[in-house]
This record gives sequence, C-alpha cells and structure tokens, in this order.
Amino acid sequence: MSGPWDDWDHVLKVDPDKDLPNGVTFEDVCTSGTDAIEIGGTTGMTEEKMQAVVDACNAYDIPLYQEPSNPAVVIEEEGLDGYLIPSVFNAGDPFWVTGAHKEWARIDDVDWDRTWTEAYIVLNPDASVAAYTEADCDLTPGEVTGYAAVADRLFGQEIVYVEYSGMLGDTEMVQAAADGVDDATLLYGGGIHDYDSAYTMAGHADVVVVGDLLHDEGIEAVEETVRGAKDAHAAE
Ligand SMILES: CC(C)=CCC/C(C)=C/CC/C(C)=C/CC/C(C)=C/COP(=O)(O)OP(=O)(O)O
Ligand SMILES: O=P(O)(O)OC[C@@H](O)CO
Ligand SMILES: [Mg+2]
Repeated sequence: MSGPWDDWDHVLKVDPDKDLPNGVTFEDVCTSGTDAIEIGGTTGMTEEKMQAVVDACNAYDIPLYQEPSNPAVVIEEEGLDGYLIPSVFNAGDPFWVTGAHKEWARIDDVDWDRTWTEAYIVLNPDASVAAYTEADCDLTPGEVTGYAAVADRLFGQEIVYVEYSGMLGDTEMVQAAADGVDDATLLYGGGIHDYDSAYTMAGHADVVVVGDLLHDEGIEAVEETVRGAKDAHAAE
C-alpha cells in the first residue's frame, strides 16, 4: 500500500490551541517548504479552533490533514486532504487504541475514503499525550521494534509514528522502530529544533514532524528543519 506520505520528508504540525509568533502568517506556514500540514494537539482542542486553522491554510496548495485527539473535534471539511487518526499502540487504556474509534464509528458519519490511521508509539512520559493515554513509555528498543512490526505487518498500518512530543528522542529508539517497519512510513516527532536535529532524526525516520518550534521560534527555524530533513534524505 502506498500513500502520499511515502514521498514526504517533513510535516509541520500546527497546534490550533497555540498562536503563531508575532509577524508569522499562515502564508508563511504553508510556504515553508514542508510537505504537509497536520492540525492537532492533545489539550485545548475544539472544533472552532480546528476550523480556524483549516480556513487559514485552505487558500494554499499544501496537503492538509486533521489529526483529531478525540471524536468530538473532528470537522467535516472538503478542504482537508483527509483525517489521520492516532491509535496509541502502547496506551495503558484500550480506549486510545480502538475504543474512541469504536465510539466515533458508532456515532458519526465517518468519511472512510479520506480516513487513515497512525500507529503511535508514545515515548516521552512527560508529554501530555503520554498522560492522557496512560502510555507505557518504559520500553526497550526491542519492544519498540516489536510494536512497529506488529503495527506494520500484523495490523497493516501505513504510518508508524514514534512520538517524543516536547523532547528530542533517543535515536536508538527511532532506529528500533525503523528496524521493525517494512512497508509502513515511519514518522518521528519530538523536540526537533534546528537543522542538525532534523538531519539526525531524518537519518532514522522517513518523515520528521515539527510542532512546538513553529509556535515558539517562528518560521525561519522551521525552514531550517525542512532543509535538514531533505538534505538527510538526499544524502541516502
Ligand atoms: C477516534 C478519534 C477520532 C480520535 C481518537 C484519537 C486518539 C486515539 C488520540 C489519542 C492520542 C492523541 C491525543 C493524539 C493527538 C496527536 C498528538 C500526539 C498531538 C501532540 O500533542 P502534544 O504536543 O503532546 O500536546 P499539547 O501540545 O496539547 O501539549
Ligand atoms: O512539538 P514537538 O516536540 O516538535 O513534537 C512534534 C509532534 O510529534 C507532536 O505530536
Ligand atoms: Mg504540542
């Protein structure tokens, strides 16, 4: 199976609960050189905030995906390329593996043709997503390889996502996930803040995801990470 993410090197994750820094516009965000925009975050999500970011990005020619943290914030929107729905493989509560999804499918009119999953492995215990999902972040590299292999080969996941939101992760863990993945596209996110950290993580993952940097530092810093990810893959 293949999806547009096969060709991505870099994704910018826009948190609708956070402002853009002074002077940064959504035009800057959409023309930063990133391959796609994901709209999402764990805390403070509402449909209105999600919609505002979609509306602001829709004028630009950039793949746009919503990444909802719960069914209540999913917006019906033609301007989206689709919905990337997390399933947290190392969650402590099965609600975050398949339970929320079951409720969503039961209650909502899901647009299945534009909906895909992301098999998350959450590894920063201090991130809000780890607390929210009661994730078991105390994994060995072998266990990370195991989760990645199970996600890809048993559950047919197209995207495996190593998530260190808020901190730069351990490259050994990212490589461990890469070792378990066959067909799936491996996303890495967490703490990427400059050219070198993007270059390093793109050496282990297919796609690097940059989040907080946009809101904390601005667009030039993001553009550096785009260059880092693309240079790493061009050098392979
Ligand atoms: C079934 C549907 C439609 C939704 C459920 C989807 C699931 C399982 C969500 C659980 C995991 C989750 C909260 C994913 C959101 C994406 C994510 C990890 C965003 C990063 O959030 P942080 O950066 O840690 O959060 P803050 O920036 O809000 O602190
Ligand atoms: O905000 P940062 O630490 O860049 O993390 C990006 C992303 O993986 C969050 O889901
Ligand atoms: Mg965040």
